Amino acid sequence: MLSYEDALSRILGAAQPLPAERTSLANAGGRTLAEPILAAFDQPPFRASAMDGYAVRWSDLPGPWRQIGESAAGKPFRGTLKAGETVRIFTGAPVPEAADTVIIQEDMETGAGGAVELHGDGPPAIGAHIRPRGNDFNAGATLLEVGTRLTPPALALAAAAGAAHLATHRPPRIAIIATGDELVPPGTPAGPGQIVGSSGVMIAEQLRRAGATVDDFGIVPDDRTAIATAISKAAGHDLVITIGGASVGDHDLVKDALAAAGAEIDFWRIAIRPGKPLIHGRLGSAHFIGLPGNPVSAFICTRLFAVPLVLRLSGAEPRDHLRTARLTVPLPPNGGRRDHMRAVQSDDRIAPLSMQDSSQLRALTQANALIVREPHAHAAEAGDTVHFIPLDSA
Ligand SMILES: Nc1nc2c(c(=O)[nH]1)N[C@H]1C(S)=C(S)[C@@H](COP(=O)(O)OP(=O)(O)OC[C@H]3O[C@@H](n4cnc5c(N)ncnc54)[C@H](O)[C@@H]3O)O[C@H]1N2
Ligand code: MOO
Repeated sequence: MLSYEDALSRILGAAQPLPAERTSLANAGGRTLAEPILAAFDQPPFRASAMDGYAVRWSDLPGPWRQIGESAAGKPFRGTLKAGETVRIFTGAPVPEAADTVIIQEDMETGAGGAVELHGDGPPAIGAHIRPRGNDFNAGATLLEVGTRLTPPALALAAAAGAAHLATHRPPRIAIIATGDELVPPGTPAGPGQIVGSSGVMIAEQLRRAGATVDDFGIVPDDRTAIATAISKAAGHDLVITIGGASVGDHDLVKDALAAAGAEIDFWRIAIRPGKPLIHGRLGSAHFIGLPGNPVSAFICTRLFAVPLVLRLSGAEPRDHLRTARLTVPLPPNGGRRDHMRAVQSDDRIAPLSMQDSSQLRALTQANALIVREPHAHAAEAGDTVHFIPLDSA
């Protein structure tokens, strides 16, 4: 059976970032940059006050001063300070020429004759409360590199730098097809032998969080022709995902349906637990991933393989950093499959949950980490260091 590493490199090996397109800032969130963002100007574009107070010349301390005007954000004072003069200034306003220090208003009082006088400690140093021009960035600086995922702060930085339309990779469009005679949609009463098809919403949300747009193709019965028809209909997507029907039972028909739909199967079954019956293939230009039916297996295969594929197609470089923590309990030797145990991690401690069956969604919900055990790992003692994958952003 294929190892985790070989399976991942075969899935990613065939994948290229989707073409770039220009998008407004409002639509660019979560996308990945296809061109860098360079600053069109200095930020701030002028020396700006960081506080409400008075702009003065350091050499005039300790005052008093004569107020000659006001500088507010968006309404700068146009003149220059001469000896003994001050300008009332507000946060974000340009600092007038010749002023080199701002004294906060709490430290100033207007005296009887209208003179502004220092009360309190005064400014700590020359330049106090002034943000130099270019304090955040200078014109021409590369602020965001190609391959950067546009988080909320990255969007604000691009906007601040003067970019209104950004070159980003088109997000992958994904079709999800659930298979199984036993499945009913959420909210529908289940008949005898039926259960609610719960995995579709989970997989869709995992993929959306990775940057994809998702079309839910609903539930298809365990019928080769019906599954093949659904797969063919979905083939215009960048990635087609099925859930269930991936194993060896008489009603596990996804591989046959794939062949009937004209797809090429790249691999079937890999040495991981849970998730062994994973299928990977190509359907014309579409990628195909057949997830195992057990919900935890489907979740973990999505996290390990579909999310990195979505990142690659989106133009971002997928990287799964394993982290380390110390076991709270001993673990037996591992078998031949890379194991992914649902666990709770806190600081440098990690505790596997007692429920490790691949149908147990409750345990999956309680877990914030997957302990990764390599094939044939030796038994581990409490206190031993193990690798884990955090699940916070999965
Ligand atoms: N003789 C063998 N039996 C099984 C093997 C094996 O190697 N030999 N592998 C087991 C493993 S491992 C897994 S994982 C499962 C996966 O099988 P399938 O991909 O064929 O999944 P199904 O049989 O269709 O379903 C399994 C289980 O999951 C439920 N299910 C399916 N879809 C959904 C959904 N959308 N939402 C919620 N639950 C779903 C389904 O009702 C079944 O209970 O096979 C083992 N068997
Ligand atoms: O691998 Mo199955 O995915 O053990 O439950």
